Amino acid sequence: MGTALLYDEEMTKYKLLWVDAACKIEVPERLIVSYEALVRSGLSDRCISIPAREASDSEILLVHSELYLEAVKKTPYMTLEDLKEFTLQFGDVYFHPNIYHCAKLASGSALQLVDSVMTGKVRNGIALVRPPGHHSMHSAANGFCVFNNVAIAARYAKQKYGVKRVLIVDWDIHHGQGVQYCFEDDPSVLYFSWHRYEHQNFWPNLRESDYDSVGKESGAGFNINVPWNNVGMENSDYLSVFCHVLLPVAYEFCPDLVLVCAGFDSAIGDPEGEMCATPDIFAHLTHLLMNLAGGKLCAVLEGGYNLTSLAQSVCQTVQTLLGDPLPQLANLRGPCKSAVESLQCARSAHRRYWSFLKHATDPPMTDISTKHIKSAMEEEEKTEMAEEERCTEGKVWPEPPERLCPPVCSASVLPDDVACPDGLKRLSSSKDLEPLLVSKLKNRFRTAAVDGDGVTTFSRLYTLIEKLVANEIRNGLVLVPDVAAVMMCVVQDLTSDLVKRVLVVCVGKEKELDYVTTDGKVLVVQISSEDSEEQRSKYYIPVCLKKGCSDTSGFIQAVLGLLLPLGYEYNPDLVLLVRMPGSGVVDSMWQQLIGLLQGFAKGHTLVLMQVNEKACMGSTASALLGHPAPPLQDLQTPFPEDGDALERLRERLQADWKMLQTTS
Ligand SMILES: CC(O)(O)NCCCCN
Ligand SMILES: [Zn+2]
Repeated sequence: MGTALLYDEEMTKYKLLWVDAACKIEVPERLIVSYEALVRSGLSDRCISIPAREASDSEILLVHSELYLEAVKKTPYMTLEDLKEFTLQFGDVYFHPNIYHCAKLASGSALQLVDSVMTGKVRNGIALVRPPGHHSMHSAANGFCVFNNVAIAARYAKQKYGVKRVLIVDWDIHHGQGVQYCFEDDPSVLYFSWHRYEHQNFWPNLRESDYDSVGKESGAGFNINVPWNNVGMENSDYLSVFCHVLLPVAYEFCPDLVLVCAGFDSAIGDPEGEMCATPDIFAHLTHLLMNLAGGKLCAVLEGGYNLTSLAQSVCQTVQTLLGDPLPQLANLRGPCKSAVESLQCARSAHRRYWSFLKHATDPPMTDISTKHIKSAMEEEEKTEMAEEERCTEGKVWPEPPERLCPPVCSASVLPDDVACPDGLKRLSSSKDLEPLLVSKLKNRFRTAAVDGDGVTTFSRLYTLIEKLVANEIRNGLVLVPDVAAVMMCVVQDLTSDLVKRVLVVCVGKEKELDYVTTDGKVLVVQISSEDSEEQRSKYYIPVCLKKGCSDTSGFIQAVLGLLLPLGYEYNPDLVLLVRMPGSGVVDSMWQQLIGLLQGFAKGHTLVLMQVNEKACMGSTASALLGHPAPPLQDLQTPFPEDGDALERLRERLQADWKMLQTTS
């Protein structure tokens, strides 16, 4: 299934008709440069173009009052003076004779997108719209917004398709208070927003934008605010909040549909955000949401005022929606102090509502409101961030790297008597191994592993790895008689001269891995049921689950809160995912893991499985081919021992691995 793209140039046909410093950045060119970038890059041709339509009155009334709608209906007939007068009653927004028409098209586009996804016409999609929506309220326009496009889409999805749970992720740099007000008492809509806040000193300067607004009545716990109290936030800060706040809750919430308030003013260069995250971060934010709700994801444009970073960010988002390989993110050095403070406050405010946050620790202060921390914090941060470092318009950043699709998506190396799963390309050709390598293999394994057949297997495996590294193949599936033996061989002999860093994710444990690196060429994360006697090195991290890998709750908690942050910080060039026999990992969890690991090493994942587990080759192949993983149904509360152990492991490792930091 494909990716929908909604765009109609009619929505470029309104603009600010008078002088207003707050509104002058919201220009038609925002939409034009975004769409043109998609055309120029060839991405628009790869999408399924869906026509925009006007939202009907009844659809608009799902969120707004009749009074407000009737008033807005009159604006097309107003004189310039009337429009100015009408605008005065609202904040930081302007009206134009054609904005009502465009606002209906913007909301209608979001609804068209929901229809396309919910009917299975497409897997996911994006609507390039203006005016944006997330600030508009029941009876008020605000912050360049007239109708709340995403809030209307959420209500519409519930009403028309019986969607039970909607996750709204708002990565725009402003707080979508309109969305918060709409759903704050509604447990069927989980609203997550991060936003520039600066202890309430940034627009819209609302007390209720702080992290302690968790929702009301039955909606308590279903509103998550992460305030940024400093500018200059980077990729590390955004990914930390996804891994340690949003994703654990999103997986526990288990939405049927994901809507994204896709504002790109959170990108570097934007005059509103003054942040430093690069456009390719949106490739990863999109990717991290794509395994939820069976991949049903609708992104709707909100803000974004630097035309260069906006266009690049839109392209990064669309490319990920299309399933292209992700760019590697380099130098993730962990969240800054202020970000850790914010994520810790958000986690602790929600600890009582989400079992996946149960082990969150309180921030140092008794009163967790960030305002009281401000003095000490700001002194600290001011030194950390001298004025000139602040990210402003003058900031420059590299063009996002090309994300080339390898000619072959998934290849397999299988015993001759095992059928190749659909969609995978069987690798039979292989160049003979260097004699030196063969002798090394023989020396290493006197077992059957390197008899005639073994050498063929290894040479095919070597060829596969070469092709992964050369980006001729994206990922691979290998079935062998002895997984542990082959894993050692891959790590020690077959990759050493081909890649700089290998992330080995070992699911289950047949025996202790007798391979420990200290030079950092290999990072091993082993998730199993047995505790390993001790922590051997920074590069061998055993995660023990009380009930083993069959405990999906504990497993996903370890993946989101430990494996993902580690992987981002380590930034491997190859991921070796090893499924030890008898691991007991649940199929949907296995597919989720494969999906999430695609975020690393440009998707170069090599899955190693035992021949006797060939029954799960189908689901493995499906995940490797990029099909969305099935949702993890009714996750139980993770075992307290596991939650505690994970927290302790993070505390112990965070000195070495900054991305694990969740406590200040
Ligand atoms: C859509 C939006 O969140 O980018 N609007 C920002 C309005 C800022 C007014 N000072
Ligand atoms: Zn914004």
